[in-house]
Amino acid sequence: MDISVSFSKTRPPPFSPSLCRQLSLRPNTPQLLRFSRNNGTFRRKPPPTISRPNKLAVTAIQISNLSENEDDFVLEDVPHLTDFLPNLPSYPNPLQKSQGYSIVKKTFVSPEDVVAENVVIQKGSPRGVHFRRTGPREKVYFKPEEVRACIVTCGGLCPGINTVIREIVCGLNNMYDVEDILGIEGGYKGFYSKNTMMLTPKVVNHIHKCGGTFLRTSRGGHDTHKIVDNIEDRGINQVYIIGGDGTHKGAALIYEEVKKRGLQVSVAGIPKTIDNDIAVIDKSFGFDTAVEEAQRAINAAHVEVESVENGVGIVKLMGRYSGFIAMYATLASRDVDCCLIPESPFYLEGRGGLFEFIEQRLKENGHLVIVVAEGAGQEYIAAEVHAADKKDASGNKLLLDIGPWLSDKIKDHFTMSRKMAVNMKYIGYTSFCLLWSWL
Ligand SMILES: Nc1ncnc2c1ncn2[C@@H]1O[C@H](COP(=O)(O)OP(=O)(O)O)[C@@H](O)[C@H]1O
Ligand SMILES: O=P(O)(O)OC[C@H]1O[C@](O)(COP(=O)(O)O)[C@@H](O)[C@@H]1O
Repeated sequence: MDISVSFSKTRPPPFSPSLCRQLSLRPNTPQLLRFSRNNGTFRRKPPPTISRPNKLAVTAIQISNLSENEDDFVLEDVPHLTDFLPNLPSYPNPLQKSQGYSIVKKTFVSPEDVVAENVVIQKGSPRGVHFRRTGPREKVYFKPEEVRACIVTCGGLCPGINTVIREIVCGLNNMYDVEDILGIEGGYKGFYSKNTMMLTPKVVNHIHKCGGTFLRTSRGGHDTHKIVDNIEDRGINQVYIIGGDGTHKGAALIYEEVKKRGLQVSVAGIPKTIDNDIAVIDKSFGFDTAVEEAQRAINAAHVEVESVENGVGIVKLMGRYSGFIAMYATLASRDVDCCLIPESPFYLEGRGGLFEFIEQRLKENGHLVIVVAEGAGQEYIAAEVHAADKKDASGNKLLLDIGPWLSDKIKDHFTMSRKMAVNMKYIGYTSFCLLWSWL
């Protein structure tokens, strides 16, 4: 997805000086920057494409399979129960008679609906990758009274998880007449190490007002066989899994095992990332809250540095591999002079470097605010710190802390090399936004 960004006339572009140079942007002039969102964590590397003779492939195929037809239409599809249970009976969607759901033409998503990855294409160029559209179908493959659903939340937190849990429970119950819904506690390992809890609309009525996850979460502990044994033993036939890319790798393994055992069990993944770095979907839940909460940190830094001589404020925001929170917070704020993100390398010394930019802004304006996404500049710290390659319980690399490192570097450079006193103000990681519950 492309995001067009316009800068005001009065402020320099809030991106790193080196990024400006790469893009031939001149500070202090209105600019238009095209930023390509191309490293979504849920995007899979395309395997070799499979030719398909039909115009629009509608048969569900394996996850990560690609189908391509003669006019370069590529469908990257998700698997369906009928792939391995072809004779499954289907039933009219209960929504058809639901009072809370008005039945109008095109209420249901056609099985042939797809969403294009690229909005802009040229005449004669390949039509590119497409994904199956989600939404209610006219037919379903479960009778409501036979459904035993479960919900599990795994991996990192994100604002809005409780709202999603509540909507699944209320949607299943009020719209699909499902009454048997279990909560799995504490992530994947909860399947085999904890008791379940019954989830009803009443139980989840107020949870959207709280942050975190009502079902609790964990990292590590994904044991496919134990999880699927447990699903079988409990008679669960719909599994709703809320989590990030690690969680979805685990969900894909659960699906494979379910398929191997020939179970009539649907596995649905609900993508959770505070970073909004998933291609195709409009926005990931939690992102807006993170950007909004970041304003408080940026405002605080701005107030501090404006009140002193040569004030330099650094605000570190979330973003391991993507700078969307930092970039959107920067653009929303208008108080940020420079934004450092993992996608755009920067350097400190010399022409076009960060130090030169800071000095220029201090001369012009007497203070500046830098926003840095936590994944930016990792290569510099790693080169200096020689830290052990530490990982969390799920195997994710733990980041080195860019905030204090950058703060020290700036202070040392100006006080020692430039003999200039600077007033540093550092505001760290804004994980407090995770405590909030709105979307
Ligand atoms: N490659 C994988 N295969 C199976 N399970 C995985 C894999 N990667 C992560 N998981 C499991 O998914 C859960 C969440 O993963 P994690 O990376 O911590 O968070 P996130 O889903 O937010 O990326 C953990 O229980 C972890 O064991
Ligand atoms: O401190 P933790 O729990 O590892 O999480 C922090 C990091 O997780 C991320 O939010 C990504 O996780 P999600 O995509 O699962 O939300 C990073 O951008 C963030 O900085």
